[in-house]
Amino acid sequence: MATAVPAERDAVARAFPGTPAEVLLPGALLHRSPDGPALLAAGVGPALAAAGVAAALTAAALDGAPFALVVSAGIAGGFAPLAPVGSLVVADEITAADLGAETADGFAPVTALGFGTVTHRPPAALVRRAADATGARPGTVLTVSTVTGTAERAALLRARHPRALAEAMEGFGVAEAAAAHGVPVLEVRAVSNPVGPRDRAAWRIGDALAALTDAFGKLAPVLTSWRPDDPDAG
Ligand SMILES: O=C(O)c1cccc(C(=O)CC[C@H]2O[C@@H](n3cnc4c(=O)[nH]cnc43)[C@H](O)[C@@H]2O)c1
Repeated sequence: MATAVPAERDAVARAFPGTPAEVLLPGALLHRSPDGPALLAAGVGPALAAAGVAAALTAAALDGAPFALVVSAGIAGGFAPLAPVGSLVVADEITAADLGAETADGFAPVTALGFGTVTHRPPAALVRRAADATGARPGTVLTVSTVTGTAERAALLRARHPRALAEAMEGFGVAEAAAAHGVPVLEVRAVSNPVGPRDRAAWRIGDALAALTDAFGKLAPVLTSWRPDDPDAG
């Protein structure tokens, strides 16, 4: 489970019993709950997220105990009206919104330039189960390197990504690392602020962290019972 900052990691950890133990790996500090997941606060942004998750996945694989699933979790900006502050979203698409090139005809994603990918899709059945268990709304979660701060940018992102519910800064990095290891990914976000004009006073980080704890309490049985080879895992 990867978050950006320790406050998000600890909010997730509160959903699991027991005190997590610290495990220091080359390139990643994991918090391992006794019967819960391994938690990593990898830092803000897709690069740190990818680096930390890749380090944790590599260490687990070399140890002969590979992870079966990687979850990107944390707070996010929500696009009105479908993802209000305090609500939960689960990504059925994890999309890098600003990975590409500006051209005379507008933004071109890296895929249009002949490189890589801009979208990862978590297993549909797992998204469904996560949404059913938590009440999270399923949809696209964008990964951005720059937090949106104007109504114009918010409108442009929504025009480019009509299914976008939220934006955050790590999901695509987590998903790239997971994909490199052939491990499925999930992204769950609690909305702390609206995507739009910058207004730090409107951020509800405490409420979003509490929603994250509540969500992971409900998600725990879904995550522990989920197997990639389930007939319904799709
Ligand atoms: O003061 C600002 O406007 C500002 C600029 C850059 C970063 C921040 C953060 O607080 C870090 C964002 C952190 O939380 C996630 N997050 C939460 N809301 C949003 C959002 O509206 N857009 C993008 N990311 C968001 C993100 O995943 C980071 O980990 C504040």
